[in-house]
Amino acid sequence: MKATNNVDAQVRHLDFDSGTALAAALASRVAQALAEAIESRGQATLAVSGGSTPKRFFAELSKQPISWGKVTVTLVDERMVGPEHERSNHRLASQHLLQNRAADAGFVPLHMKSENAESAAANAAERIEALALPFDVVVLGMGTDGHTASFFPGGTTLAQVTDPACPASVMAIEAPGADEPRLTLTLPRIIEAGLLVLHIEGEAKRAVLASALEPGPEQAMPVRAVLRQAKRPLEIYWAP
Ligand SMILES: O=C(O)[C@H](O)[C@@H](O)[C@H](O)[C@H](O)COP(=O)(O)O
Repeated sequence: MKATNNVDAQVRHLDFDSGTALAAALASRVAQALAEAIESRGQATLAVSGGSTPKRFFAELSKQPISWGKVTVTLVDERMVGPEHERSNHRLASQHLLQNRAADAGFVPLHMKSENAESAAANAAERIEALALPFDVVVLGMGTDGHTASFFPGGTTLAQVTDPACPASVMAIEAPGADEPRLTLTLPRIIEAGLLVLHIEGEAKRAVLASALEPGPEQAMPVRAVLRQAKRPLEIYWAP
């Protein structure tokens, strides 16, 4: 495993030779942070993202020997579909993370059937705010359009969800061309995490990250809101 480690003002880059090496290192790093939280507070909270990138990491994390019964897992964002739907992040987490030793973890869904998107967001916010905040660990992904969480360029509530003073913990957002509306943690809940990680893989996303680290409008590349407002160095895990 090769990990280069340079720390800019707000980001710490950790590059690996392979997705396999990255998954092992990130699983160990997250497990360490959760174990430290359990040691100091008797419990730990973890919010993870969906997509295809995290699957190997989830599998490695699920095997980590920590007191999973004291960990509560939730989602950074969720499509407004049922937990059995193929696009559900709840389903993704159940299939790839809440297995093996991590099967003992508690899980708080972000989306539960509600009258409309706004009530779904309000109900989700209540569940999130009932957890021991701030999150001990938040793991983000990124799309090649520069979105993270469900902070999509052109999203209906993008200005609100990326506002560092956003009063809500969870909001609904509709992205142009998306199959369904989404629920997303808002920026404050993300940047206050004890350990904040951005996990990306591939040359295309490496180039998008480089562009996002340049000066430019946040709304065009919403991941910039996290890069610029993170309260402690954001750990960026990358593999080819
Ligand atoms: O629900 C989601 O899809 C994620 O929360 C989203 O923000 C994801 O992290 C990126 O879209 C990257 O997805 P890939 O890993 O599939 O490229």
